[in-house]
Amino acid sequence: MTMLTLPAPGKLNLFLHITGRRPDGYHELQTLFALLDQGDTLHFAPADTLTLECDQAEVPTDHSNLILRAARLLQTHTGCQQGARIVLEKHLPMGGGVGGGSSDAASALLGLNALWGLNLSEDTLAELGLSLGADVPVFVRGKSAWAEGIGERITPVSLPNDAFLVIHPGIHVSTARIFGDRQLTRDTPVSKLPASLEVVLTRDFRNDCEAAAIRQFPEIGELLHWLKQHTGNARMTGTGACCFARLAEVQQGQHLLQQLPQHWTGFVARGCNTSPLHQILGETLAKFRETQNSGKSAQIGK
Ligand SMILES: C[C@@](CO)(OP(=O)(O)O)[C@H](O)COP(=O)(O)OP(=O)(O)OC[C@H]1O[C@@H](n2ccc(N)nc2=O)[C@H](O)[C@@H]1O
Ligand SMILES: Nc1ncnc2c1ncn2[C@@H]1O[C@H](COP(=O)(O)OP(=O)(O)O)[C@@H](O)[C@H]1O
Repeated sequence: MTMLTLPAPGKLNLFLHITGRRPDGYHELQTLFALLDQGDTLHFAPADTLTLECDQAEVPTDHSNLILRAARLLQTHTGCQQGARIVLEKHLPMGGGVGGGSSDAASALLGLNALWGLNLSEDTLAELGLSLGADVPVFVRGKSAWAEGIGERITPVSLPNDAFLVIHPGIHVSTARIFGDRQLTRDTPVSKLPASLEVVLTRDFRNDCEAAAIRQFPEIGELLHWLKQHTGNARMTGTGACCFARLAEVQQGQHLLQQLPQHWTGFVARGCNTSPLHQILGETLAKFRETQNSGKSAQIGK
């Protein structure tokens, strides 16, 4: 049997402005997505039925998991009746604002599209992905990007490959709860894509969800304070709970990880302009098809 292994990278929102609200209640955003070189890993094998396994008990493996929702969506859209055994290695904190669920869904769409020989275009996969979550299209496209709308209007950008320290304060923040905060700033003026993206980490740009998150979860305020004290900069990603700091060098992050207060966990990652998934996708899928056609057993990808 041939097994396909694909990465599902995390992301940071280097800034996040809320510029309005749509009639359906969704918020209009402007954000800069930096894709990361760290994330989850998904393994796919052909099977008669659709199943998901994960080594971590807190990760749901039923149909609430975005991976199985993505798989079902592909089946419904194409009429495909094939199954798959999917194994998730979960590394990204759930509900952390680093996009793990959305990225898992995107890797499932791209992986199963190949495993089942569906030949759907990237445009179709991005459109299907948007119905699963606002952040799925950027992971399907696989480029760090300036995004508008609810995250579906995407302009790829080139970012310096900065290193970041990302810390999770051990609390779960619901995206819907932050967007439902009565005092949330929802009228930040629309910005133009700046010529130098360096400025998005300065005071003119911010994360509009930060104040609401700190009000509802004071530990996020403590985390931002800790990061600022140790690195001179700090910002929340998405609707939290993770916060990040840009580092002068990776070693600084490794050193700080040793000093984390109890209940906080973290990792050091580098921003990358092309997703680790898309960096290997073309070659991996070609090898996968070749091995499948030869009838040999192998594990393809990383
Ligand atoms: C705001 C971001 C920035 O990356 O936050 P994080 O979730 O990553 O923290 C995302 O776009 C979030 O995308 P995603 O996590 O896919 O959200 P969804 O599942 O689509 O939406 C969850 C709920 O949040 C609210 N919601 C979400 C996105 C948006 N632009 N406006 C909203 O009001 C809606 O109430 C929705 O029902
Ligand atoms: N494969 C998955 N990984 C993580 N969370 C998932 C997954 N599938 C469904 N979820 C649900 O989606 C929610 C948001 O997940 P996640 O993408 O990790 O957060 P965020 O959007 O804040 O980065 C989780 O709280 C969880 O209930």
